[in-house]
Amino acid sequence: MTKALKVQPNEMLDLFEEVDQSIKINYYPPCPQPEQVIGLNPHSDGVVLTILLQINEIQGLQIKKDGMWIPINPLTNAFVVNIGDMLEILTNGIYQSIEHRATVNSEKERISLAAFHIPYKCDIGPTPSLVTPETPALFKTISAEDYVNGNITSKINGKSYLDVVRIQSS
Ligand SMILES: O=C(O)CCC(=O)C(=O)O
Ligand SMILES: [Fe+2]
Repeated sequence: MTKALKVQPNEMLDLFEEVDQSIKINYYPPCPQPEQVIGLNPHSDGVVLTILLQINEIQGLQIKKDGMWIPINPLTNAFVVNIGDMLEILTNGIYQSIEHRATVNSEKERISLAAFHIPYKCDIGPTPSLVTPETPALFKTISAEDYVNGNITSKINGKSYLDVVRIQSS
């Protein structure tokens, strides 16, 4: 990633010296009227990267692309890797976090396992070499802890939590 972005490797790698991995297991029971409910509301993950396993290979994960919800069909023995908000901030908007949601199934339960990767004891802001006069900082710098805590306690609403650190263009 640092090669692709042409940034000094240490600029970003130093952040990942101490990374917390937290695991969440999602259980979605079957619902006789799946179109009336949502398993998990649209959101982006407030982390750097999420590695997700659709454990029992029941379809439910959807990503938002060009304003449309696209199903992500489970592949045997494959992980889904989601870009989170912190990577969008670090890359000054070049890599964008993915908005996603989970639907439920009328007959089958669904189980997924998400491993969230969050650097801690550090600040998260656009990496210095990606901020130039042509590409000014799109986001403020915030401590990783404040971003995570604020995100966890805010209402789940698409990618709206990123607005907390977004620098409004005048
Ligand atoms: O169940 C899924 O496939 C998605 C889970 C998810 O997005 C999350 O836990 O943040
Ligand atoms: Fe998620």
